[in-house]
Amino acid sequence: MSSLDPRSLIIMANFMALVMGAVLGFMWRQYPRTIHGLREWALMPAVWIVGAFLYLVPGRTEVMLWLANAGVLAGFGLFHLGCLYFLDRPAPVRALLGAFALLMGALGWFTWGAPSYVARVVVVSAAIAALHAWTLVVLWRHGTRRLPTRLVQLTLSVHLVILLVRMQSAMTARQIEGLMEPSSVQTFYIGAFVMTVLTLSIGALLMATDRVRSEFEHLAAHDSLTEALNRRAILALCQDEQDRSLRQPRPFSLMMLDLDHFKAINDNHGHQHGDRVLAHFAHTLRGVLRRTDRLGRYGGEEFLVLLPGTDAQAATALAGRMRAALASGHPLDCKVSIGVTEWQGAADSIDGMLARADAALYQAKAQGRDRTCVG
Ligand SMILES: Nc1nc2c(ncn2[C@@H]2O[C@H](COP(=O)(O)OP(=O)(O)OP(=O)(O)O)[C@@H](O)[C@H]2O)c(=O)[nH]1
Repeated sequence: MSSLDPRSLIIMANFMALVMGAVLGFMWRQYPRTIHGLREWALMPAVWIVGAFLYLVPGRTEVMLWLANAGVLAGFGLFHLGCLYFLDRPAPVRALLGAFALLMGALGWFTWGAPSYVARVVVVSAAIAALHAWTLVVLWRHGTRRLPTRLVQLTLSVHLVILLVRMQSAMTARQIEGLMEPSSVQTFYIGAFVMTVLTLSIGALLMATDRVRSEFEHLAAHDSLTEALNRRAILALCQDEQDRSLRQPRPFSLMMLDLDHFKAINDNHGHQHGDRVLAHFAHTLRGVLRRTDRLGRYGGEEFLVLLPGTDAQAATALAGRMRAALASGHPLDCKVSIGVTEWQGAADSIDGMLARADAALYQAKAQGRDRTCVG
């Protein structure tokens, strides 16, 4: 480690950070506008690079050093802002800018007013540590529990500890080393910073990619009007449930629902009102269903509900609760007919269940609607 020259380390890392910034910038231009924070994440390596360049310039002045610190602080500030935007959290930009101005004032004071290298190290390290801690809290509360977020959390945590150690050692060390001295301790701190910058850029890229993937998965599996699963997705889940029940026998039921006289709702109040009724219908059903139950839109105003671990009797009781929820007095409430069927064991199939649920639904319609029949 001691033979590694800090300058070479910074140059190497900056080159990689530049590439990451370019990729993030490309993603900002190309990715769906629903993914926020990419612009700030793309800018952050660029700002760090300007800071690092100012450190490296031969014969750098104190002003350049002061600006270099500004670059480092602004880079971490941009990363933090990017995380807030990405997670759709309110971003206190003014407060951050105010804190940044105060920090730069303090660094100016410890450069020209009462010059102190230790004080500058403490100010910069404490500011970055505070930002890291804040970002960690935000990610913990609002981020996913998936690998990209974990990578960023791990990076921030490790760097936070290193910063605290750096502050502690700067305050207690008798002999102060300049940042660019090629001692093993300084090389370690610079290496940690460089690795943090790189890993955070990679983490940002992975978080954005992960978000795009889950948004596309959601789009591919859901109906945009009602947010219910689409036909293909609900049928695939039905098949999965049957496969599971074949391995570990347990009951499951299907429910076919069809809104009553929906054509009249459209004809009397307009198609848009009809759409709102459908969205309210799906929303109301979700409020009644368990977390493991699945609601899907089977066709126009026909819905399918998969009820794992539920026999026909419990499904019929649930159908009653659904119809009650849809008669709460809300202006978009509607009446619904329901056909219920339970899995009959190994000889049964999803197609067979759908046919029975459909026949039961037909029976409910034939008997006067607004009721449940079991098939
Ligand atoms: N607004 C809206 N209407 C839809 C949508 N999908 C299907 N529909 C309408 O739903 C209506 C279904 O009408 P029908 O099949 O005659 O059924 P119904 O009027 O509900 O009569 P019953 O089912 O016998 O009670 C049609 O007018 C379709 O145009 C949609 O996404 N939005």
